[in-house]
Amino acid sequence: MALLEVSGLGVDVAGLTLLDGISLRLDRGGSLGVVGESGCGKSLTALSIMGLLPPGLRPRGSVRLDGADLLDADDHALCAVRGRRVAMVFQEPMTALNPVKTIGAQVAEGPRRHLGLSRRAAREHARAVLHRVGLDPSRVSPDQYPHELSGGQCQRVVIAIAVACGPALLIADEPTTALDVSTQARILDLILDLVADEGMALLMISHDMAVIAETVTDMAVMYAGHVVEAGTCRRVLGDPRHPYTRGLMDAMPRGSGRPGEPLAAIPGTVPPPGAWPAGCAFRDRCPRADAACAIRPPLVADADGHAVACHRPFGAGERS
Ligand SMILES: Nc1ncnc2c1ncn2[C@@H]1O[C@H](COP(=O)(O)OP(=O)(O)OP(=O)(O)O)[C@@H](O)[C@H]1O
Repeated sequence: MALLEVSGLGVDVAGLTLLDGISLRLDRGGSLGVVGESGCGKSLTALSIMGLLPPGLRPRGSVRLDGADLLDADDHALCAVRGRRVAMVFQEPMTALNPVKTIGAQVAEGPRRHLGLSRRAAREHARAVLHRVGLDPSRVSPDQYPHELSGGQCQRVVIAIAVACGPALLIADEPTTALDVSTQARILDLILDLVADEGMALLMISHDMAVIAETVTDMAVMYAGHVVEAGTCRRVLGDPRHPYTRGLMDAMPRGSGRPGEPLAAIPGTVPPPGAWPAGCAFRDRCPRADAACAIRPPLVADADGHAVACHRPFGAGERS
């Protein structure tokens, strides 16, 4: 049985569809990336899995963790899973942390609640976890407040809170977007280290293909609330079939580019929910679109599990 099995996940609000037909699978100790431009629905996918959708947003389909459907679960059952079996690292460390509680107290909360530790044992555990995420107690005290720490240190605290109870699944939603470039690589290394050491599964969400390529083995490309291509990173990045995936890859900065040379940006922007064109939602921006694209293409997988939703996909090895 998969650790996480998302099937036909959709999210609606006031008659508007924000996500539709999202299916993802992640095995114990495995890693999966979700990539796409801003507004494609990556965060809503993560929030649906965590049971943390904002009020008014209604999920449908199923999200199974260890076989149990989280979309059916009541608040009590969800609270028992969140933090204990699945935990999330958010984009903005400063807003994810409570400004009026010490960092030690914030890391100790989960172990008190989920592991039944005494106040003192939870404090000791928090100290050890903070050390583990690179906050040496001789330099950063558990008694400090978030505003006394740098952005990178705050993100380490957020990671400490997430891993404090040894979850089976760690969801990282753009964990480095708010950080400066030199800190970004160190935070990604820390996440990969923890995931390997603790045997956690990793769901990495990013708009950045390079982050996905460096951190996970499998990936799903999202566009306008749908998965448009999925498979192993080796297949998807080595032989991208969907014109959107190609566009994202062509837009990646390359070391070999000449200074001043413009990147090949995808023309236009992701249409907001309610303004998706009928048929393939990417067709207004797609260089290969034709009349067939007025009908929504299904996501079809080959024998290797490389799945593409496109009527005019690139052939194997075909150049853009
Ligand atoms: N509470 C809400 N009510 C209505 N629409 C929403 C709500 N939350 C998100 N959306 C819309 O759903 C779409 C997907 O949002 P989501 O935050 O999942 O995108 P994303 O791919 O994670 O982008 P980003 O990287 O910018 O966070 C967006 O168009 C967004 O405006």
